[in-house]
Amino acid sequence: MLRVLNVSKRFRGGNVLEGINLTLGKERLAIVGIHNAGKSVLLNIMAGICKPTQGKVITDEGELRKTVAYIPQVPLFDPLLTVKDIANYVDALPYLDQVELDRNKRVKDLTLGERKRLSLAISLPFYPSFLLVDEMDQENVDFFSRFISKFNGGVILAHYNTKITNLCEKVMILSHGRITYSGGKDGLKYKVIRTNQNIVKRFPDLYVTMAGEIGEVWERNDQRKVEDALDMEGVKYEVIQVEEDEVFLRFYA
Ligand SMILES: Nc1ncnc2c1ncn2[C@@H]1O[C@H](COP(=O)(O)OP(=O)(O)OP(=O)(O)O)[C@@H](O)[C@H]1O
Repeated sequence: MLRVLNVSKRFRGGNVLEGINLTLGKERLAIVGIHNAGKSVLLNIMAGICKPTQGKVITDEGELRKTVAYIPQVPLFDPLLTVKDIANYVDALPYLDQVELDRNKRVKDLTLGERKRLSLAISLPFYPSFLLVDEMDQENVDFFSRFISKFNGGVILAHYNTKITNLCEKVMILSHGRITYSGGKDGLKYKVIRTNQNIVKRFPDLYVTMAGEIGEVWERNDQRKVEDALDMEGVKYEVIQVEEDEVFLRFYA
């Protein structure tokens, strides 16, 4: 288990993380948040690279930096070294095929996705129990989805939108350094029920908009309060599925 206990982080500019609690077992967690939400700072703290101002990160598996493989948003290596040179420092040569890298390429000729895979390769000799990937770039989606399906540990994938949630069982949304959503993917699946009735006052606990005569209510897919109520009264309506990203941006970002 990797546990983040009441972690806050303050820089000169102010608080960037506020009272974060999370527990990661052998599961896959998507951390979603727009630009500057605090994803990188949180992953840095979880990897033991940066100290929290308050709270702590603990693991049953030993020292943080040895049990967590952290793939930064932009891994930095000496541009003139080759993949083989870098892998050699930590006896990672046997892992280069696994991360699908050409050992003779120089860092300066690697794409960002390849640099991330090199960063992964040099963590593998330490048999990490947790893998934290900061920003799932498009180039690596297929690679990481194959890799994590075989990885016997906990995984966090961070991204600025909800595209990565289909690779994970759990989702956490960060907004201005606070957790605004934590749970399964189903909690982000919504529909809009559209009708030509004035329904603003009918569903005070739900998100309702009126545009002229057209009323729209947002309701989670696994609930049917609105449809049941309208059915009872014989009110006509249509149901429109909402993209997960729209739900994220409207309610949690
Ligand atoms: N070393 C630092 N000193 C001061 N402020 C920092 C430092 N590192 C990060 N921040 C601030 O913390 C906030 C969160 O940054 P962070 O990089 O964690 O966001 P993010 O969610 O990863 O965003 P992005 O998707 O753009 O990478 C930002 O306002 C950033 O400017």
